[in-house]
Amino acid sequence: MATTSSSADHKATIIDGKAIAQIIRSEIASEVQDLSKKCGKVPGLAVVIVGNRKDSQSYVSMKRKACAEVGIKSFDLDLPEDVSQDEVISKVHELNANPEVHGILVQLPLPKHINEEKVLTEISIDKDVDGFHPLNIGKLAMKGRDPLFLPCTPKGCLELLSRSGVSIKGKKAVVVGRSNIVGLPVALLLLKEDATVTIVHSRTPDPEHIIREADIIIAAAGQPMMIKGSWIKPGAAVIDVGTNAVDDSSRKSGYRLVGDVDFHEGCKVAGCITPVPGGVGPLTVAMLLKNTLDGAKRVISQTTDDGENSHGQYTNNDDEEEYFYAPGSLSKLQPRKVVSKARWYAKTEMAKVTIQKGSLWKTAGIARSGIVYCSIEEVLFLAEIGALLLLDDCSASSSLDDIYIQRLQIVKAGVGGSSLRLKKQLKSLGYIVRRHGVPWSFKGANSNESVSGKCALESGSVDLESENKRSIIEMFSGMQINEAWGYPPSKAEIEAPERQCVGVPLKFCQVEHGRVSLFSFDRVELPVLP
Ligand SMILES: Nc1nc2c(c(=O)[nH]1)N[C@@H](CN(C=O)c1ccc(C(=O)N[C@@H](CCC(=O)O)C(=O)O)cc1)CN2
Repeated sequence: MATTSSSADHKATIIDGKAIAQIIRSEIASEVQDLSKKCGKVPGLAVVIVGNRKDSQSYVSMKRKACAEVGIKSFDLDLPEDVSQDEVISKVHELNANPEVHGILVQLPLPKHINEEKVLTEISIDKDVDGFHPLNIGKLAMKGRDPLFLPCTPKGCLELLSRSGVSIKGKKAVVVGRSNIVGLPVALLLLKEDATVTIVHSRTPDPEHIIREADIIIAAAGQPMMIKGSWIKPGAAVIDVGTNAVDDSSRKSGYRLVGDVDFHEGCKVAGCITPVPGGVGPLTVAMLLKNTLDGAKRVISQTTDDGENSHGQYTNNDDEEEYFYAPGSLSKLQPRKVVSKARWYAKTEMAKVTIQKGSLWKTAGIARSGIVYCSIEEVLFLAEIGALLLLDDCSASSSLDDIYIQRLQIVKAGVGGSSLRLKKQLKSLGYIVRRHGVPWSFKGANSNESVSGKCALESGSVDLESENKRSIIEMFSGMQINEAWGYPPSKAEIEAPERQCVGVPLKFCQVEHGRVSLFSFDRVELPVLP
């Protein structure tokens, strides 16, 4: 996705926004197709334009074309330049009420006689795919709050950084410009990602000096080629949001587009840099499609989850809990009266519990910002005993086989190289992540008791390296703990300790992500995997 300039002077990696956006668009297209196949629903985006601004018309037509390409249904509303503010607002209300519309965007800028803030505030926050509603921006500005949607261009800037391997945490980021559409939200977003953020604007003295300190520069000032090569710290990541038309008599159109950064000079100094055109612009459109798809998925799952209210809050009913655990038949789903529900959350490779029933949640899962997440192992265990339903995008419950397949995919992905991603995700969930592949063992605790394995990750709340190691062994003193298997264990690997146990119920102890899961079996019946 990134090409390095071949000339000796041009060292920066050029971030190809067009190619990255195309990948994202094809990912979205296949998700839209899946959604339509599984749920018979198609995401819908209303694209509203007021007046005849040439640039706005061109952006709107790009958005409508992109919708068609990925299978999103676009609802086109072209209003005349002299339309009244009330009329625009009443159209927005109609779109808010239309269940086929999952996202509404009003192209900006609006004509002078229309108050932008008043119109944007009327868009339902559930459909605010531009992320400009004051509530969404407010949440973006607050610690520990997550907006329903992020503004498209800022989200695109971060997507470009992450897909180019640029980490943000702890970096010095300078945002040039403080607009509501880009400068301000991108600064907030970088702050959420733990950068140290400075905003440089038209009244900042000596901007050059501040910009030169930055590891990451987001240029969104709307000033053609304002940032010179000498303003850039060698190796910095430069994301140029500017799209400025400058006269160019050599072009048929009479103009060409340039960014806020002098690209030619920037290439000589920066570590990586986006071009204009072909950098951030295509990501703006791709993120709009992504927001629309996410909005549609959210609505579809909310309307099909029974028991879950429209805000995705949880119900808990301890009194009704009934155990239908039938020893000896663990591989079969055990019906229970009280079943919790969860959804797979690909971002963290964990299931997000949407309905908690019973007291099992006092010990199961991990809570982060009031939401309980379960590892695939816990999902599998709870699904096996009939205490949890894992729902897919259409709220259909996944079969045990599906969950096993999901687990295998995760295991494979971990081995195949996405472990770094997993590590990052676990870190974001609050785990303390240790070095990979460092085995730990309890040599000498008891000749019969040795635990070893590839415990690479450690939970913040369970310090497996200290006295807890010993106490786990002591707690299960009657238990024989064997070498950990690779995942998943084969039938033969389970049968060996099973034979050794001669009638004593077998305990399967799994150490993963620094969490110890203990499963007790009378008899092991491995399900036949497809
Ligand atoms: N309601 C909104 N209005 C506006 C937004 C927005 O996100 N929501 N952003 C900008 C304009 N914009 C999208 O609307 C936008 C700008 C640029 C591009 C883009 O792809 N640019 C291309 C060059 C295109 C050309 O040649 O003219 C590029 O940079 O490669 C897409 C969308 C203001 N209004």
